[in-house]
Amino acid sequence: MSFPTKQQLYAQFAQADDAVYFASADKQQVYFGFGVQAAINSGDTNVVKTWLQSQMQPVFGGLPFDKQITTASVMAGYFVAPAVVYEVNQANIWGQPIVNWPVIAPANQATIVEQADDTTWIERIEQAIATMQTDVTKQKVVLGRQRQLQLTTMVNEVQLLQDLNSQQPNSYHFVLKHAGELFVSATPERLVQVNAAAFSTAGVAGTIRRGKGEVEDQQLADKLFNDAKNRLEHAYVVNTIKERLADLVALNVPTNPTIMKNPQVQHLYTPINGQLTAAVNIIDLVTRLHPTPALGGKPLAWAMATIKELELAPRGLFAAPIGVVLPNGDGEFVVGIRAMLIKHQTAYLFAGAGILADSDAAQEFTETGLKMLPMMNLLKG
Ligand SMILES: C=C(O[C@@H]1C=C(C(=O)O)C=C[C@H]1O)C(=O)O
Repeated sequence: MSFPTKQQLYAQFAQADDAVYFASADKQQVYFGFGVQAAINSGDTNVVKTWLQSQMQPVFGGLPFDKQITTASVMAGYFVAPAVVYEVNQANIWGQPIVNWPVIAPANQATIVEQADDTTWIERIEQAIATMQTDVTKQKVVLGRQRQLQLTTMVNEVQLLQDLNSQQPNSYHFVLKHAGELFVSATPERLVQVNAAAFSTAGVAGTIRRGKGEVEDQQLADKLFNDAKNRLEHAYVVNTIKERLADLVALNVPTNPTIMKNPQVQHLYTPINGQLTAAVNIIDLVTRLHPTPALGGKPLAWAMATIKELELAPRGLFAAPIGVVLPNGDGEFVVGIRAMLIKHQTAYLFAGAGILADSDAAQEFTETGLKMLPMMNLLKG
């Protein structure tokens, strides 16, 4: 039996009620899953961990950012063991292979008819800045905003998967479809990868826009690299990762960050890897790391309370651990940023920015706008 083409996989994704697509940033790991062999709708880490241990094939999904959402939604935490999984590069198939692949007639691309932004975001960010200016123990909080879009029709998922690959080639891709909801992320940020005893994570924090040409792009990268505020917010992430893993992992941490470039923004980036010194489950590592100060803040309890107080709606899978767990316990989780949730003809886009005492709220607003562009561009076609 021949392995399906990308077009067949995309068409099956569009046709299926339950489907998942996960690709690593380097596209060495690319999975498509269809149907449901088993699934769990839970945001409880222990429940999910036990459930995962009984699965015999790759499992995909996410734990929510926090426990605010309790209604039945993928945003409350959802994992699926698909009825069939196709691992594209290795041509592996788990489960019952599909015999009749759909051929989907080209459909119209949905267009955006209405857009509602969070108009009081800057005011609320200024409250957090004022708190940090008066209390130096409050160091960083990542605050998110949402944008709601009305579309003319349902999204064309074949087009969406194609565009995700052509427009965001260097990001991780995660697309999860269940019960009429579609969660999409083109994230640059790994939370944890486990491959036998080898362990990798990354600090991704500190952002500047891309330049209009090579010269300006390099000037902006240099500016980011030398900017005290961005270096500090980055250091909080790297140092917290080191602290949280100190007893588990022999870590290799570069002294200085490098620059990671995505089509819309560039980030300070510190890849961190090492060897696990104790036998630990990938979910335990997720629990230790999530949320790093790249998505939460410092100190953590204050940041989580501030996020809950100042953001208008719960995050769900936005900024949350999403990924794949393999039957041997290896796997990879990334953080669900550069993301959106689509329900029928409504799309909810999410973006956040690290706020420090010396942040400029208007500049952070602009930054979150840039971070919404990957999803905006998918919807614009
Ligand atoms: C929160 C987001 O991104 C995070 C915040 C960053 C920053 O403030 O510099 C950079 C990368 C991410 O860790 C997002 O994209 O929504």
